[in-house]
Amino acid sequence: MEKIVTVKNLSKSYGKQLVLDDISFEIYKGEIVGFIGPNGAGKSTLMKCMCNLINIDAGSINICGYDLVKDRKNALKKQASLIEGPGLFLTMTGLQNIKLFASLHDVSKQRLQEMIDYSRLGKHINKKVSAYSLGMKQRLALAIALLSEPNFLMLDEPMNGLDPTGIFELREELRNMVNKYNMALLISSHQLNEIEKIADRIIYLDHGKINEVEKNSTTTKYIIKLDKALTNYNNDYECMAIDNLSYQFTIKDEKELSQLIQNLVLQKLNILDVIKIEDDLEDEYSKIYEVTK
Ligand SMILES: Nc1ncnc2c1ncn2[C@@H]1O[C@H](COP(=O)(O)OP(=O)(O)OP(=O)(O)O)[C@@H](O)[C@H]1O
Repeated sequence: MEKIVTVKNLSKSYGKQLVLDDISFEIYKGEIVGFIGPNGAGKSTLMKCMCNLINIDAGSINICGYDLVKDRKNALKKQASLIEGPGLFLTMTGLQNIKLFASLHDVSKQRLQEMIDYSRLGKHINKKVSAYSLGMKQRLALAIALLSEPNFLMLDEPMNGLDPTGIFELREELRNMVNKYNMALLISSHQLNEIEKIADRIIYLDHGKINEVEKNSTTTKYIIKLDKALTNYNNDYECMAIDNLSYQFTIKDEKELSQLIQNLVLQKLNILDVIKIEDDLEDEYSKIYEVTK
């Protein structure tokens, strides 16, 4: 996989407060990386360092082969970010906003039209942004961020304030965007379940250090209720008896679950119930931050 972002031994302090402590990670093309941490963990600070809004104290940040400090102009050309809200001019129309940013980035007419279409604002593009819903503002801001065809996009808590429909639409939007433009996305959020649904990989920021979890490596637990006790079990899956008719299995994927069910049916056992236990991100989060749910 092609590397888009390399952060190496990055440190940042505000006065005596060390916020980022020798952090290193990489992000690859086509990847959505979720970025999670409690309030004050340093998520915004890291994102601000990565778009050069604030200076770093030590280490390096490389975007598409360009060092953000030594080759700032080229590194910034390869990325876009939405940090601390959509950042739109409310008294201007959507069209005036997108045209203004297009002129600042020297964007072609064709790309401008492509992004106006991408915003799916239709006739609302001629209305003042102050009249937009938060979802519409997000779509416009996203279209503006994509004007310069970035390889890497950073979104700081984009789900904030959106209702469940808005969150669902944004999630679909972002997934389609990453696939269509083959880019890399770093997205921070407090909405753990939403991050879990969209991210390929999760980075936790904990006391200035990074803690990574490979989402794909997690297994799922199922409780299967049978009409008779399980006597002949072949040890292919981790299994724990809950009572003499219910068993908890740890399963890698749906294929393995289907094999297990076939196996049980072959043993002439009737399956009365299959209950999936969501081993969700909140459990991981609780373990890492030692918070009580
Ligand atoms: N400009 C600043 N000057 C001094 N301290 C700052 C500054 N910006 C942030 N901090 C401190 O750095 C720490 C990390 O803040 P940051 O905003 O990066 O955290 P965060 O993870 O984004 O938090 P939240 O989830 O609440 O947005 C906090 O203790 C904060 O008070």
